[in-house]
This record gives sequence, structure tokens and C-alpha cells, in this order.
Amino acid sequence: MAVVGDVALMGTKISPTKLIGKLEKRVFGVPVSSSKRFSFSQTRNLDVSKSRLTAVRAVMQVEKIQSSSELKEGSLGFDVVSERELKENGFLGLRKTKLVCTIGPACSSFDELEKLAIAGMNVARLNMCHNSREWHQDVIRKIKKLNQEKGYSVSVMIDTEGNQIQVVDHGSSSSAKAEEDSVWYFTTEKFEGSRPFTIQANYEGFSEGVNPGDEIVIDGGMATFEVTEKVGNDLRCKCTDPGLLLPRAKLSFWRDGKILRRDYDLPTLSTKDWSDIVFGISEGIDFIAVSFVKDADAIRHLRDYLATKSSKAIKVLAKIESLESLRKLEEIVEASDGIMIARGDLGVEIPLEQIPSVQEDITYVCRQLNKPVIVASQLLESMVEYPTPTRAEVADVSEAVRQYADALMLSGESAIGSYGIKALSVLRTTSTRMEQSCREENRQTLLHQRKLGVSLPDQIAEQICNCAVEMAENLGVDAIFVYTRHGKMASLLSRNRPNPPIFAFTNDNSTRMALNLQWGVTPLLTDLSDDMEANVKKTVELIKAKGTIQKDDAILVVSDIIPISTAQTIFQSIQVMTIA
Ligand SMILES: Nc1ncnc2c1ncn2[C@@H]1O[C@H](COP(=O)(O)OP(=O)(O)O)[C@@H](O)[C@H]1O
Ligand SMILES: C=C(OP(=O)(O)O)C(=O)O
Ligand SMILES: [K+]
Ligand SMILES: [Mg+2]
Repeated sequence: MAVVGDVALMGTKISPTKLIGKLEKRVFGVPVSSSKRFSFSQTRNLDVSKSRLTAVRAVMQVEKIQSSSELKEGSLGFDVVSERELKENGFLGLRKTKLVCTIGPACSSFDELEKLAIAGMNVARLNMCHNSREWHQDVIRKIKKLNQEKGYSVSVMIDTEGNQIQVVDHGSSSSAKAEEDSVWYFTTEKFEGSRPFTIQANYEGFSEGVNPGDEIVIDGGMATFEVTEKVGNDLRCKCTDPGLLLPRAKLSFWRDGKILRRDYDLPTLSTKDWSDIVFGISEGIDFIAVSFVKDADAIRHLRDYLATKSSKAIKVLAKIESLESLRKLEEIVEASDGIMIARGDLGVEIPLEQIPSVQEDITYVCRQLNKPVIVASQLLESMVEYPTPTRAEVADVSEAVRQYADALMLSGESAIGSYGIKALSVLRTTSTRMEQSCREENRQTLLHQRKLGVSLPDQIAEQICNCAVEMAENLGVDAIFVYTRHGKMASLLSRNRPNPPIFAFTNDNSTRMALNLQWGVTPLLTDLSDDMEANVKKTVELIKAKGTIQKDDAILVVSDIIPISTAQTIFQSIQVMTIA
């Protein structure tokens, strides 16, 4: 009571009793009913988090009897996890925020990968900085096998090593400690055995433009050195802020409190990155995340390359992790298929206290420009070591969900941590809870959408999707169905962050895998014809047969199947149907 009184005194307009009601709703999840249909949908999902646990358990039990997810005549390409979540939790219980897991030694076995898939991993990320080609190939093949044989639908992303200046060797196999005032020698010269207080950097030109008096910051603040002398290309430095030197620690150079921007002669994609990309194409990956993007050129270049070299559509994500990429944010977002806010390295380049607002800005720009955005790095960092997250970490995850990020990513938590599955379930339950709060507050009605379309068909598509979502909200429909070959309509609907789930029916498997990163979209692989009536009829029947749709459920149907065969008129429409 005292707390409520305090809150009221602090100027909130909500009366204590109303506030208690609001808190109860938050804590116990009592639904706010706005319309009859809406409340009907919600009462089926009273305790989403609890029934979700049942869902995961249930999936674990049925997984053995699931058949192939590949398209069969008259079947619906539902992945086993979404299908189970839908059966257990109803339409509104489908999680909106997508989950990405970095795969490392802690989770690379078939069983561990399957546990992550069951626990909701939508995309598996392979960081090409680490491990061997064979290791990555083995992981990709296991994921494909899980998808094909056990009915999961996990997309594969490779993340390029990129060009960055980092430590190759600091004289110790694990971490080395830099003590205050100790003198260290930075060089690119390779040395055999141990050479105390010597740090080998990976790039010949690392010291170009660096002068005595400048600072070298390790991993964004782990330790700091002052350059005391330049010896040829090498640097003699004194440790001014003691700390740890980890393997492959990253180096940044500072003068008068500002990061030193030097025109490194380093392309965004190195020779190794190109060979990793060729490897990725041959393994049928779905996404390439490009590290240390400086401008839109590298992204355009890669997309052009993929258009000619890859038979399937591979989506290119730009990682925002440098000052340059922030300066050219809009052109990079426009040129790419999606964005990763790589807060790890971004925190090396900009002051840490700017990360939260920069994250919010990037998330906003991405939604405006209709590109999916992943919030990455240190979301649950303490869970690399501990089985529960800190309260601050849960608050960070919730904030990313409140900002309507499309996806959240685990790094070390899943790659090397002992509690990867637990970390994933923290992401799942935390995002589900925040999504519910956003729904109850109807926060999506506050979203403003920038006009995107230039051509008339693009403008029509955009208007149809904006209006469709408004209708869906006003009518309180149970689900939105969209028929889409390339995923554009599905993403335009998702951009409006509607309350009902978006079922995106597509006949293109790469569209289906790409939509795994899109907020609120459940992609389904199915045959589509030019006859929209037939498509709708067939998919409703198939969903009905799954037992997930009920009498009187209302479905809003959006279609933009553009006939490929004839010069028929393009027909884009919104229809609402009630299940008889
Ligand atoms: N494929 C892998 N093999 C071995 N270790 C890995 C792999 N992927 C990730 N890791 C480990 O997980 C940590 C966190 O992953 P990530 O954030 O992707 O990399 P980094 O810390 O290098 O930016 C890495 O520092 C590394 O120790
Ligand atoms: C995701 C990131 O990139 P990487 O893990 O490849 O450094 C990051 O810097 O936050
Ligand atoms: K990387
Ligand atoms: Mg990075």
C-alpha cells in the first residue's frame, strides 16, 4: 500500500485502486476486454507463460512421431513448435518476438540443437570468427536434418569475421592481466614461445596515424594503454587503466577522448569472408550478417553477387557496430534485408550510455523502412556463468521487446554457457510477458508509419496492409492470413505490429525461412495458385483439420498473389471471414 501511495504522490494520475487493479493485471495476467471477440480470444490465453511450458513439454513428447516438414501434396508446412504453441495457447498466445541463438561448442550436438529448436530458436547463428569450416558445416547439416526429419523450421545465419584490429597473441593461452604502469610492446611481428609484455596485432597498418600520447583501449574499456613511443610500425605503451586482455581482444585508438578514425585500407568483406560466403551458399544458408559495415556499397555488392551465384534467395543483414555505420544508417538499412544492432562492438565505438537511445533509434528506423531488426549482445550475459539472469538483464530484454524489435539474440549464453536452454526460455517468457503488456495497453496504436511506396503497386500494398491491420484491431479478429510469394505483404503487415498473429502462406521455401526473423509472423509453406478463392479455401480447410481454428473465429485475409502466367489483372484485397 505504501508503495502505491508513494507512486500516487509522485504525480501519477491513476488512483490507488486503479493502480492496484493495473498491477494485478500485470502480475496475474487478467485480460483487459475491449470487445466480445477480443475477450474471447484472450480468455483462452489467460496464463500464456504457464501453458507455454506445457507446450514445450508436449512438443518434446510428440517430436518422435512428427513427419517431414517438406511440402507434401495437400499439406500445410507448419513447423512443429508453432503448431504446438498454437494448439496449446490459441492465436494470441503465439510469440511475436523471434529468437536467434549463436551456436558454439556448448550447443553443437544434435540433441542440444534440438533442445534449442524445441525451446523456440527461430534462427541459428554461426559466427565465422570462431572454429573450423568442418565444424560449421557439421552444425549446418545437423540443423537441416532437424528441419527435414523432425519438422522444425530453424533458419541458418552466418556472421562474417569482418576486418577489425584485434589481438592475435598476448603471450598467454587464456587471459593476461595488464597491471597499472606496466610497459607493453604492440607489434604485428609473429613470435615463437613466450615474450612477456608483448601483444601481437593482426593488421600490418594498425599503428598508422597513431602518435605518442594517444590511447589504445582494449575491448571497449577492459584495459587502457598510453602510447609512449613509436618504434618503426610498433608501439611501446604504458598501461594506464589495468584490466584483462582476452584472446582476440579488440583494439581501438583514441585521441583527446575521441575515437581515432583512420582510413584503414580494409574492405568490409575480407578474402576469408568471401570464402565463407561461398561456403554458406553451397550449404544453403538463409542469412548472411555482415560485420563492421561502413556504408551501403558492400551490402549492395554482396546482394548483387548472391543474385547471380545463389539459386535460393539469401537475405543480407547489416551489422551496425561502428560509428561509420551509424552515420550512414538510413542508406545501410535501405540497402539491406535487415539489421543487427551489434551492441558488443558498438559499445567499443560509442560511449556505453548512448547504447540504449541508439538502439531505440535504430529499431525505429528499421520498422519505418520495413526491415527486420535484431537486438544483439549481452542480453543475458551473466547467464554464461549463472543459471538465473540479473534483474537488469531482464529489464534490458523487456525494453527491446517494448521497442518492438523483431528479434533478440543470444551470443555466449548459448555458444559457450552452461545454461543456454534456460537463457532461451528467459528470452521467451520475458518477451511473451512484455508482448502481453503492449497488447493490453494497445501500444501498437501509437505507432506512426512513414510512407514508403513510390510506385503505385507498392503504395497499394502498403495502404492495404496498414488498413488491414487497423481493421483487424477494430474488429478484434483472431488471425490475419496473408498469401505472399516474396514475403513483402507479410512484412508490411508485421510493420504495423498487430495484436492477432499473421499467418504467411508462401510457396517459396526461402521466403518461409526469411520470415523466421519477422515480428509476429508464422510462415507456412504451401502450394499457391493464381486462384485466390481456392488458396483461401484450401488453407482454411488445412488449418481447420489441424484443430486450431474454431467456429465463429474471424479471420482477416490479405492477398497479393500476382499471377505469373498470364497478363491477368493484379488483384490485391482485404476480406474478412467468419468460420462457419
Ligand atoms: N563456433 C564457435 N566455436 C567456439 N567458440 C565459439 C563459437 N561461436 C562463439 N563462440 C564463443 O562464444 C563467445 C560469444 O560469441 P560471439 O558473441 O558470437 O563472439 P565474440 O565474443 O567473438 O564477438 C565467443 O567469444 C567465443 O568464445
Ligand atoms: C554481435 C556482435 O558481433 P560479433 O559477436 O561478431 O563481434 C557484436 O559486436 O555485438
Ligand atoms: K562476427
Ligand atoms: Mg561485433
